[in-house]
Amino acid sequence: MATIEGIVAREILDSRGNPTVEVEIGLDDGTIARAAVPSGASTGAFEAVELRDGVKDRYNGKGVENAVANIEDRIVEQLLGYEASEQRLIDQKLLDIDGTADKSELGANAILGVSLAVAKAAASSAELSLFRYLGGPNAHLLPVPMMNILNGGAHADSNVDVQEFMIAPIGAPTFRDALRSGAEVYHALKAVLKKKGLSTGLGDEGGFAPDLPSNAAALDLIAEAVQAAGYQLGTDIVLALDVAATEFYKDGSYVFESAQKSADEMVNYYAKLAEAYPIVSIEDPLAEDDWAGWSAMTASLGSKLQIVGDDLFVTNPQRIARGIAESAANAVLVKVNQIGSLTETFDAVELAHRNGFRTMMSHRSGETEDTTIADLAVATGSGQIKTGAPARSERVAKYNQLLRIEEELADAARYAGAGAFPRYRSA
Ligand SMILES: C=C(OP(=O)(O)O)C(=O)O
Ligand SMILES: [Mg+2]
Repeated sequence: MATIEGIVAREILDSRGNPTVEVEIGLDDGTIARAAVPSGASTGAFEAVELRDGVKDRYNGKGVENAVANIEDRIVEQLLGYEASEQRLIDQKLLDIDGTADKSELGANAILGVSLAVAKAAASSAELSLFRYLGGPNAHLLPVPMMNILNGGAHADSNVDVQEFMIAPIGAPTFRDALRSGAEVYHALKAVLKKKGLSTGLGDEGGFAPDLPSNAAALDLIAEAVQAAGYQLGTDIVLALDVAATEFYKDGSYVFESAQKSADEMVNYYAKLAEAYPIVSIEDPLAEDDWAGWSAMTASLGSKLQIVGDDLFVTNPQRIARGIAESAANAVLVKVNQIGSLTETFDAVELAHRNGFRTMMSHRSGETEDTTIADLAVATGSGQIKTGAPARSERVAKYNQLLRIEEELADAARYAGAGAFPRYRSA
C-alpha cells in the first residue's frame, strides 16, 4: 500500500513526430512509474476529445501543452495522498474534475496519462508485473498478434482504400512462434514487392505501402509472401482487414475503388472477398454512424466472420451497449485513448465479453514506447492484439513485452511443474 506523492507531466514526441503527453507518478514508498499516451489518424468522431496540436478542429485549437498544464494545475493537487491501488476511485475523481461527457475540459490525453501511470505505479509498488496486477491470478492467455503488414487508407500515401491488411498466425503453438512467423512473412513480403518493382516504403504502422490496382491485389501479394515464407495460408496464417470505412464515406455512400457503393454493395463485396481469401475478421467495414448497415452486415456475415467495431464503438460502453442491442457487430476494438481512462476500458471489455462479443486490444497509428496495451491484452484475456507490423520500435515494443509475459508465465509453470501453460489463443 502506497500513496501518490507527486505527479509530473511533460510533452514528448510520438512515432509520427507529433507532440503527446507523458506522465510520471511517484509514490511514498519510492516507486516511480511512467505512462505515455498514443494518438490516432483515422480517429472516430465519437472518441473522447484530446487536447492535441492542430490536427483537426475538434481539438479546439488547444494543443498538448494544455493537457500538460491541466495535469499540473488541476489534477496533481487533487490526487496527492490517494492510495495508488484505488484505480476506480482515482479514475472517477479525474472524471469528476473534468465534468464533461467527452473529457474535453481536461483532455482525454491528460486523464489517460494519469490513469495509466497510476496503474503502473501501483503494480510496481506491489512488485507485480503489470499484466498480473491488472488481471489477477487468472491472467494467462497470450493474444494472437494481428500484424498489419500492408498499410493503406489514412496511414499511407498510396491509392489503396483499405487501411490495414493483417496476418493472424493462428496455427502457431505459442505467441513466440506466432510472432516469428509474422516477422518471416513480413520479410518475405518485402522480397515479393521488390521482385515486382513495387515500393517497399512504409506506412504509419510499419507495414509496406505500395500503390496497387485493387484491394484484392494486396491480398494476393500477402498470399504470395505467406507461401514464400513456407506457411500455409488458411491454416497456419489467416487474414484480417481494417477497412476504416468512415474515412471514405461521403454524402451517404462509400467511395471505394473509384466507385460509389451502398452499404449493401459493400457487404456483397466483403462476402465475395471472404470467399476468395481466408479472411476471418473485418474491422470497420462500414461507417461509424451507419448502424443499419452494420446490422445488415452482421446478419449476413456475422456467423462466418469476426466483425469488429472501432470507430463505431470507440471503446465507449454506451455505444457498445447499442451495438449489442442492435446486433451491429460481434467484436469490439479496444483503444484506451478512445475512452480515456483505464477503468472505462475495463468496463468496455467486460460489457463486450459478458454479451458474447470478442475484443481486440489495439494500439494507435501514432504510438510511443509505452507497452501498457500488451499487459492489458493478457490481463483482460482478450485473446487478440493489433499493434502494427513486426517492425518499427514503437510497434515491436508491444510484441516484445508479450514475449516477456509469455516467458514469465512459462517460468511460473515450470516452477510449479505445470503442463501446457501459458495458453496461446489460436482460434
Ligand atoms: C489503429 C487504427 O488507426 P488510428 O490510430 O489512426 O485510428 C485503427 O483505425 O484501428
Ligand atoms: Mg480501426
